[in-house]
Amino acid sequence: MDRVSVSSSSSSCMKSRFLEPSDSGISCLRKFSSVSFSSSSSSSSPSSSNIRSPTKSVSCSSFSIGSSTSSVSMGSPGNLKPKVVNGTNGYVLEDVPHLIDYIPDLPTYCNPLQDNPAFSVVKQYFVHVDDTVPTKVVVHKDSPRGTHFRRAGPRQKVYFQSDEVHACIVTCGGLCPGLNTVIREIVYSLHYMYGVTRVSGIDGGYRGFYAKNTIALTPKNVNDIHKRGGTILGTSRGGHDTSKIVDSIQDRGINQVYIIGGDGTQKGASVIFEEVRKRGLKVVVAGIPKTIDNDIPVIDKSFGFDTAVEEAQRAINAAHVEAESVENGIGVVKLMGRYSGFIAMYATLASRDVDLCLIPESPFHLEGPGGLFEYVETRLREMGHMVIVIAEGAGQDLVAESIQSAAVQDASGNRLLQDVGLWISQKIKDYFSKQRKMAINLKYIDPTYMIRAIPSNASDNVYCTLLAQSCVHGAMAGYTGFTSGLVNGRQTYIPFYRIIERQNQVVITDRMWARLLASTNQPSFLRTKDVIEDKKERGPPTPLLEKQNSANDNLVNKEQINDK
Ligand SMILES: Nc1ncnc2c1ncn2[C@@H]1O[C@H](COP(=O)(O)OP(=O)(O)OP(=O)(O)O)[C@@H](O)[C@H]1O
Ligand SMILES: O=P(O)(O)OC[C@H]1O[C@](O)(CO)[C@@H](O)[C@@H]1O
Ligand SMILES: [Mg+2]
Repeated sequence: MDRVSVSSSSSSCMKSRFLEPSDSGISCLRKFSSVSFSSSSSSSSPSSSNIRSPTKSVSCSSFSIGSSTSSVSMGSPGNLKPKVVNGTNGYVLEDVPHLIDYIPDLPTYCNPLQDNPAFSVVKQYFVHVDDTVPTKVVVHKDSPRGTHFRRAGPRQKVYFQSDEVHACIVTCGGLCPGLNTVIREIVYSLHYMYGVTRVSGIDGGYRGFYAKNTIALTPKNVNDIHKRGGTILGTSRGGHDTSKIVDSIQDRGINQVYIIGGDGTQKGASVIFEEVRKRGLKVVVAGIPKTIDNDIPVIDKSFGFDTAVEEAQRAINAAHVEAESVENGIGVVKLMGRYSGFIAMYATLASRDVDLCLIPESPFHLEGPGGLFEYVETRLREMGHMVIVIAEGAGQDLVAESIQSAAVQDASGNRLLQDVGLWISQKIKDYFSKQRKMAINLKYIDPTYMIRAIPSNASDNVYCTLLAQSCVHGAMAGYTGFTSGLVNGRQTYIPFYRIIERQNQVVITDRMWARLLASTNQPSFLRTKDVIEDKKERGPPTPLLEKQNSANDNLVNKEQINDK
């Protein structure tokens, strides 16, 4: 082990059958050839009221890692760098921060779950400290092992006593099915697993921290909120004022902050974490990724996405019924997807009634050979009807060319879009009436808000529950600056910087989009020139492993997500 000092003392925490081989937090580190670890030589000694010393004697002894001149990657405030652990055969752990990275010698306590009848019977319920989850699952025999994230779940030792915790929950950004389920499950997990009774809801997104009163959340008052769409806490865009938010956290004595929201929200969470850390507060900042657009990278998918895709089927079905009931019927359905077309792509693949799916990532053209008009006409002649699904962010450049209007942003700085559904409907009508003198019957359905304002379906409910529980386990274990997320089917803790570094988008030269094209039989609209340029950018297709070997893990992750 490389310059990491560890002090530990024996723990009487666990009954022997729950003891894990190396749950002292030590042995795992010894295995790694180089360890970038957090320094605790912080100059900001924790002086705030959020930092408490143990108030009662505990049966398990505390252990601490750090206090060293390690090859530090995350250390004193202002020196925030990724915490990366390199192992053998190209193994990389992109670890998440921990409170002890900047507050040394924090006491630990036995996890109360060990006495919980539901869990004490489960063998190996506690997660082994060495457990990590690979981002690469398609490998060759000589592939490097690649990037891993810390496996989520309960730890033997926690860094908070039950009566010490004051948690808060905030929801930000647009609505998404499952928000209430996540809120409910955070409250339930804190209460029933960890005996935490003080949970406050922040009213109306980030600005609620400093502009509104909080709402006390109890198992009783959140009991059936999962049956409702929306968020009982309210949400908003804009209004992120880091220092006011952290002042409010400090003033209220909050020490666990659960932040549910999309890419913008996670960026906000990341700066809150940095500020908390700079101030040396014993405050965990944990994110749960929420986005109907599925535009958050690294994770398998975001909660509520399945529900939205399912709900979109109803609109597509209606469009299909309308279209096939008349001569030359065309049904146009606009779905959400500002920058990423995942909802449109999956709704199309699920439905099988869609003949043309248009997404922001795939440019298209209307006129001429290989254009949209030509395809629509062919389809009408062959089938007598057709269904078009269009993501709201698709073709915005074309709309902007024909409708001169200034680019407008919402309060969070997101581009406000023109109604591409209306625009394309009008374009198709004009083409057939003016240029082709052909009668068509077009119906435009806009269910955009309907697919996100509903309660989550069964599978999203399960997913929301696991995300919330994982997040609570991580916070109680002292991890911070992380987002809970599913990676290759496993719950993980992902450092904020990986979640916010880019947006997840459909890669139109990867398998999933090709599958869609094969299913709809629509033109790809890709001109040879675009393919050549894309190939130049991405390099030759064969050396998949070389790409994976390369330092450019972003590209690899992006490909794996799109290439399942
Ligand atoms: N770069 C940033 N730094 C700090 N706060 C941010 C940043 N970007 C966005 N936020 C804040 O995060 C909140 C939500 O952002 P946004 O409206 O973009 O939604 P989102 O979380 O991306 O969700 P979605 O796009 O799925 O609706 C807003 O209150 C906004 O002020
Ligand atoms: O109208 P609002 O609430 O700002 O949200 C619209 C946007 O939010 C999203 O649903 C993302 O949450 C986008 O698909 C959409 O463009
Ligand atoms: Mg967003």
